[in-house]
Amino acid sequence: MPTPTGPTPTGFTKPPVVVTVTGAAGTIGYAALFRVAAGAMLGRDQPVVLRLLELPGAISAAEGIAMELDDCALPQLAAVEIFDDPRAAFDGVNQVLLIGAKPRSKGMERADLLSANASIFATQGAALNEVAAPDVRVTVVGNPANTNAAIAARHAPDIPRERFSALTRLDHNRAIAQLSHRAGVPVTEISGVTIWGNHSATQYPDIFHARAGETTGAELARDREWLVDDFIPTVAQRGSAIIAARGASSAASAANGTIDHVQTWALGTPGDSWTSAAIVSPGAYGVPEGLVCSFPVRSDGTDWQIVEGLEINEFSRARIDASVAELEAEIAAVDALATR
Ligand SMILES: NC(=O)C1=CN([C@@H]2O[C@H](COP(=O)(O)OP(=O)(O)OC[C@H]3O[C@@H](n4cnc5c(N)ncnc54)[C@H](O)[C@@H]3O)[C@@H](O)[C@H]2O)C=CC1
Ligand SMILES: O=C([O-])CC(=O)C(=O)O
Repeated sequence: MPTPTGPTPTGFTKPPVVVTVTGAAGTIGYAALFRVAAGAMLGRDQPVVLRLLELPGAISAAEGIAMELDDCALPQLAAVEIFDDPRAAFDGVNQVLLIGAKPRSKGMERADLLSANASIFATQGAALNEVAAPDVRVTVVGNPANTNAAIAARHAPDIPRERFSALTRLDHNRAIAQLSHRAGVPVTEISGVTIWGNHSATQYPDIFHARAGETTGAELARDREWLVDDFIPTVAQRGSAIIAARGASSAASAANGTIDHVQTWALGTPGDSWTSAAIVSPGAYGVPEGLVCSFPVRSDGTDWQIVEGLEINEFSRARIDASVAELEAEIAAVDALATR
């Protein structure tokens, strides 16, 4: 049963967007909800109804968060509702953040979470298929994010698969930050970075089309020792470094990446810049059709479009292929789980 915190106020200039956040009482959920409610994701003039989906044991924590949201007196927060049933939480939903899942701990790879988390995304995909709004958009954050998005999309055959995407914006932001340090220019002067492949240690942060102020990424990439031994592993293994340092997986930066991802999807990419998101491959850049793979993308405010025509050199091709091979292995593992 939903637990509204109070009647929905009237008088908004736009109809509210219904946003459901799963794992709302978890660390990423807690870091994301207040910013979503304050308009960082969909705009400061866009009213939102927030639906918090949690496991029964975390409903009390979700109720505490709802009280805190209330206490912010945010002008565009139309209502907060709490659920432990996905079908009810997704009824008529426009934007879904699928965050709720088990995080990895020290020594695990994200793929180790596959069997623990696959059933969550199967159940939630099926529930979305039944009750979500016709314009629903689904962002998968829970790991392994690419394959969980593929699972959710497979269980929602009536929702166009382009409506499912998985988060690699955190990796994209990490790559921008590292490049900014290397080139000594502000992050606002970095463009043309791409994360290819899986949100895992095999991901390939590609700078061959990037710019860092007056310097091109191709020039920076001439220092192969830095590229291979420093930049790529620092970005690709940042999640592990944070777990080692913090004793828990990235939360505030993951929430920030999630908000950036949905903001770009829903409001569009500014200018001719691009970002990275994991979307269902239409067969672009040699990535087999149907895999949820990270690509260079833009959004027109409705759908993602893959940036076409980038030249892929031999160095990049080998790394993209390696990450794609891992995605294929994850899907094969899901198929094996389903037949057990
Ligand atoms: N794609 C990305 O860039 C990133 C993904 N992650 C992943 O995000 C996920 C969540 O991370 P945290 O918030 O740190 O974990 P957490 O353990 O703090 O919170 C997870 C929450 O999900 C809830 N939950 C579990 N199963 C659920 C279900 N079936 N329905 C609704 N809620 C459910 C739990 O009760 C818990 O409150 C993890 O899988 C983590 O690995 C984390 C960082 C970055
Ligand atoms: O590394 C993890 O398990 C959490 C995560 O996905 C990230 O920080 O990129």
